[in-house]
Amino acid sequence: MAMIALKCPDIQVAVVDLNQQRIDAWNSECLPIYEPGLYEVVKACRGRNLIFSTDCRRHVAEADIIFVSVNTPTKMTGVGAGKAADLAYWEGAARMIASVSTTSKIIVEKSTVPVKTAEAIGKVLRRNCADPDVHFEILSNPEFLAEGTAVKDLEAPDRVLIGGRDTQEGRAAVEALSAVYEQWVPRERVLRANLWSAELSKLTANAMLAQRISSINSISALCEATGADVQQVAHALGTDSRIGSKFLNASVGFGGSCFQKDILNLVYICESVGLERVAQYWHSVIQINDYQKNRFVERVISGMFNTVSGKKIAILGFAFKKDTGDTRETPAIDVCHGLIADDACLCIYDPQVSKDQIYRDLAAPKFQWDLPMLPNGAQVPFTDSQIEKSVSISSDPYQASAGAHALCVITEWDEFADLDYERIYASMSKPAFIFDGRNVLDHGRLQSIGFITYGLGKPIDPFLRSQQC
Ligand SMILES: NC(=O)c1ccc[n+]([C@@H]2O[C@H](COP(=O)([O-])OP(=O)(O)OC[C@H]3O[C@@H](n4cnc5c(N)ncnc54)[C@H](O)[C@@H]3O)[C@@H](O)[C@H]2O)c1
Ligand SMILES: O=c1ccn([C@@H]2O[C@H](COP(=O)(O)OP(=O)(O)O[C@H]3O[C@H](CO)[C@@H](O)[C@H](O)[C@H]3O)[C@@H](O)[C@H]2O)c(=O)[nH]1
Repeated sequence: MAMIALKCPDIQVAVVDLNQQRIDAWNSECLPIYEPGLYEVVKACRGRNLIFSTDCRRHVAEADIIFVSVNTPTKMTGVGAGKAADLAYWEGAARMIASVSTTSKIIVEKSTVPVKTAEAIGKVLRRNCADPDVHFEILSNPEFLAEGTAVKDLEAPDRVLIGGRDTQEGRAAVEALSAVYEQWVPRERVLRANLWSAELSKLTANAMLAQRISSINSISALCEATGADVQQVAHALGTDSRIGSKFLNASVGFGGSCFQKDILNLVYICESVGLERVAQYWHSVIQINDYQKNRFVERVISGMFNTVSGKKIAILGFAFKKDTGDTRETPAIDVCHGLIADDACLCIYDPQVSKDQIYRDLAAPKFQWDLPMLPNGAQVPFTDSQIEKSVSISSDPYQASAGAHALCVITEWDEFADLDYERIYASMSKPAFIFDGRNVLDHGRLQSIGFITYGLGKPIDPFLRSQQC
């Protein structure tokens, strides 16, 4: 919405949320999320044609176009728990919109929603609006930005997708929304589709991106078993223009608020329409992701003589990717749980994640359907006191590493490649291990310093090979 305000000075944008704390932060110097370049965009428009408010009813009543961007998390209880999208926030928003509307409006699905949501929302809107002359035209306009690169992605999107009904009102609404984007996005990049195709494209785009990561991660295990190098394999694959080079970085696992949630949603939809085999296919993308996180933990434990009990391990990075402070579904949570279950003492450093957030994430209850298989069969969640006993947080990577037996790189923050590893090595217990869950460090240089190194999908260090159980 800030980008729309920046690019379309003639449009008045009101961002409304029920959460007072978040709105206060959007109105302050300290935005509620860390996103490179976003503060500059907000600052350029705030108070001009961009406002942040909790007065939802007033601004919704006044609006011509409403982008509904509320959360659509995985349902936690009841029918479809653990897979289906929870549309309670969406329904709540739709009921409120209907109750305050006295003029016709275009309702834009910006949240990621199951296919056919527009139909359900249309019914809620129509049945709850007292004025029969008010018309709601629903469009699907899924968001494809990635966190950490949001401003760049919004400024020059690969495409903007707009789904609408093939009726006179539907086509007019699509054109009205397209006109907003065309103020900065070339017209040929604004794709038009029917509502169901647009809704399904979003879920499928995320599923296919995640599938690429699980594919390369599965191959990383095979590389370790055969002496191949996953980065060389990914490079060879990526130079085939049909495959392309993006999203082929082997990692400790994908995280973030979208991939797992959206694939589970896709799986649920497939099951609901009786496509069990298709559901199983997509579910395997998540299963490989869990396997990869688990495999990483097993490598750490087996490499360190089959136990990390009482050993200090520095965790470098907690966010789900670099350039964000977001920790939703970060692989760091499962890796830390796996190491805590083996009685390790963790010291965590992340440049953007607060101490409170890390403790909250590690102590948060997990749902049965979201429990990774811990190598030692340990049960999560852990109690607050277990977490506090096993985990400390540091604001300095050198302090986090001092006295540690091992470093685990979980997030690919640029600064980790530039640390003074001679200094770190000198401060660590020996043998000093580095487990690089992102393959961002120069392993040859680290080995020449004296480290025992492990990179996902890289040829196994002879020292570690001899430790395998
Ligand atoms: N985070 C991303 O990068 C991203 C990218 C593409 C799509 N999406 C999709 O966008 C949606 C939102 O994601 P998010 O990460 O911003 O979620 P979020 O949980 O961070 O934010 C959702 C906000 O909606 C507010 N809200 C809920 N119900 C409301 C109501 N009735 N009226 C007003 N405000 C209400 C909540 O208070 C919250 O602040 C999801 O469907 C997600 O899948 C997210
Ligand atoms: O080669 C890769 C690329 C990514 N990742 C991991 O995959 C996760 C997701 O990364 P990314 O997709 O860059 O970030 P998100 O913000 O989760 O963005 C995804 O989810 C959004 C929400 O739906 C969509 O809008 C975006 O298009 C989609 O990329 C992160 O843990 C990354 O570290 C890898 O492990 N290897």
